[in-house]
Amino acid sequence: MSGTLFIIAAASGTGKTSLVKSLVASDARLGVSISHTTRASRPGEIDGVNYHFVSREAFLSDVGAGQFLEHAEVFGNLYGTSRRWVEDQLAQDFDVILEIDWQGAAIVRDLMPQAQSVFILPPSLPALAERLNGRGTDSAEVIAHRLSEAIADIGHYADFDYLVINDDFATALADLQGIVRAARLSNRAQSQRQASLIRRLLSGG
Ligand SMILES: Nc1ncnc2c1ncn2[C@@H]1O[C@H](COP(=O)(O)OP(=O)(O)OP(=O)(O)O)[C@@H](O)[C@H]1O
Ligand SMILES: Nc1nc2c(ncn2[C@@H]2O[C@H](COP(=O)(O)O)[C@@H](O)[C@H]2O)c(=O)[nH]1
Repeated sequence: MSGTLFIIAAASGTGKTSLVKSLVASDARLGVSISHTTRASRPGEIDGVNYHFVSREAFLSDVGAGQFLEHAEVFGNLYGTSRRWVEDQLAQDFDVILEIDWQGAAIVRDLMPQAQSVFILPPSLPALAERLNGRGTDSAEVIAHRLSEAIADIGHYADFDYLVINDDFATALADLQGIVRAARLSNRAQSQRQASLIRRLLSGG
């Protein structure tokens, strides 16, 4: 048996963390991987909840030990997904979301082609800037850096299975819930779980 793996990516500030939080809160079978990062924590972020905040040395040592399913440098910081956590969750039949950038998405897609990937688009670039500024967590310099990468990030949209526009939050959340539901229905393991029902129906019972 195996759960379904979802990859969710977007330009910084699009709203993916907010959407994923609501998605996971609405679905007991869905968990989000907590990445390791060398980025400094933002006010309100908690180690082990938002991220595992680690030093660059510790991160690189974990890379050497093969602990990451994927890792990448994004906006000057290192980010990585714990291989063991993801494999354990999937093996226990839980569905897993990876909220990662397009580089990590490409690596995971190669390793696990059955993963379902979603790219989230902002309604406009001014709205993206407004969201990053409105979040109030990053310096003007960090925001400018992230916005300067936004068009290049968005340019990777075609590598993903689904596109969701995060204009109205509730609509975007409903779209994601629909994608999760559809992926579950087409999951091979799900079909195997239903094998006894299929056998019964085909035998006329
Ligand atoms: N549909 C929406 N309409 C307006 N504001 C939104 C919407 N979705 C999210 N936001 C707001 O935009 C800001 C950025 O959202 P969030 O932190 O979830 O983005 P992100 O894509 O995870 O960014 P990053 O990659 O930088 O972490 C937050 O203040 C959030 O409340
Ligand atoms: N390749 C990976 N990218 C990751 C991972 N965790 C987060 N991210 C991406 O980094 C940027 C910046 O995130 P922020 O929290 O500093 O705003 C964003 O695109 C995330 O999706 C990871 O494990 N691997």
